[in-house]
Amino acid sequence: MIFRPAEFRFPDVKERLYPETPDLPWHLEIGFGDGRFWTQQVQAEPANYLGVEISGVSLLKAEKKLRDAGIQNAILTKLHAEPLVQGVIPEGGLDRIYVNFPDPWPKHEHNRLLQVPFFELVSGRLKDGGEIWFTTDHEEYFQFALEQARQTELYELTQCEPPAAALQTKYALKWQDLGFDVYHVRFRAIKHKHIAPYQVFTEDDMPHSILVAGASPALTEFEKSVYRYGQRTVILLDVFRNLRNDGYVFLAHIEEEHLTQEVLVQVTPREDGTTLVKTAKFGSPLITEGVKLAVRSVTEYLKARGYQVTHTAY
Ligand SMILES: C[S@@+](CC[C@H](N)C(=O)[O-])C[C@H]1O[C@@H](n2cnc3c(N)ncnc32)[C@H](O)[C@@H]1O
Repeated sequence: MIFRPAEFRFPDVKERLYPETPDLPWHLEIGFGDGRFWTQQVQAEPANYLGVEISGVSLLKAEKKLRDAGIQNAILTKLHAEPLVQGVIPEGGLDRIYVNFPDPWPKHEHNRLLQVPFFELVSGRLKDGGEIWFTTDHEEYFQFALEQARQTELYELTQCEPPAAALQTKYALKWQDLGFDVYHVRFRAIKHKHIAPYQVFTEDDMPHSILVAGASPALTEFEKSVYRYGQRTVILLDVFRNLRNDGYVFLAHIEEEHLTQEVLVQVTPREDGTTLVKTAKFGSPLITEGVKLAVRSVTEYLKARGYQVTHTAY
C-alpha cells in the first residue's frame, strides 16, 4: 500500500499502521528500488514492512511487485529516508533497517546516507539490539560506513554473509554480473542517541495570516523572491490569479534539512474586506516549520506591496 507522507502520524505507531499484524517485528528498507528484495526476504523472516524511496517510478514498480506477491502488511512511501525516520518512527520502534546497494557517491561522499548523523539518528529509532543490515558492492563506501558507525560508539559490528534476498536485487545482479564482490555488515544498536522527532503540525495548526489590502492591492507583476530563515529557505517561484475568487495562488519551494516541498499558498479576499493567506491542502504538504515560513514569506511579499498585516499565526 502506498502512503502519502501526510497520511502518517508524526510519530506513528506500528499498531495503527499494521492493525492486522501488530505483533510482528517492524522492518524498514531504505531505497527499495523495484521492491524485489522484500518479496523474497519476507519469506525468510516475516515482518511488518515499511519501504522508503525517493524515486516515484520505483514506488509504482515496487507497489505492483508486493501486490502481485500478495503481501498485505507493507507500506511504501516516497520521501527521503531521514525525515521519515526522524518524523514517523517512534523511539525504539524498529527491529531492523535494510540498506541494499545505496548510491555510493564516489566523488561526493558528503551525500552518502550511511554516515555519523544517520547512525546517530537511527540508533534512537531501533530497539535495543535492533540492527541495520547493509549490503553493497562498493568496497570504499563499505569501509567508510564501518568507520562512521565505529565513530559513534553506538553499535556492535558483525561482518558476515548477506541474506540471500540481498544478492537477488536488481543492483545486486547487475554488479555481480560485472564480477564485483558483495560486502555485508550488521550494525547492532547497543546504545541509543535521543534525537527529537521531526516536527510536523496537524491541519488544526494550518499556518495563516490576515491582511488588509492597501490602496493598490492588485499584483500586476511578479518578482521571484528568496527568503532565508537560518537553515531553511523559501523561494516564491510564481504567482497565479485565482479566477474563482479574485485572489492569488503562490507557488513556493521550501528547503529544510533533508526535506524539499513545493506548496501552494492561497491569498483569498474575504467578504469582510480582509485577505486570508494560507497553505492550500492541494498536494497534501507536510505542515512543517518550512511551510509556516512559506506563509510568512507570502505575507512579507504582500506587505512590501502595500498590504497591512492584522493577524499572523505561523
Ligand atoms: C543503487 S539503487 C539500489 C536499489 C535497490 N536497493 C537494489 O538493490 O536494487 C539506490 C536507491 O536508493 C534510492 N535513494 C537514494 N537516496 C535515498 C534516500 N535518501 N532515501 C530513500 N531512498 C533513496 C534511489 O532512488 C535508488 O532507488
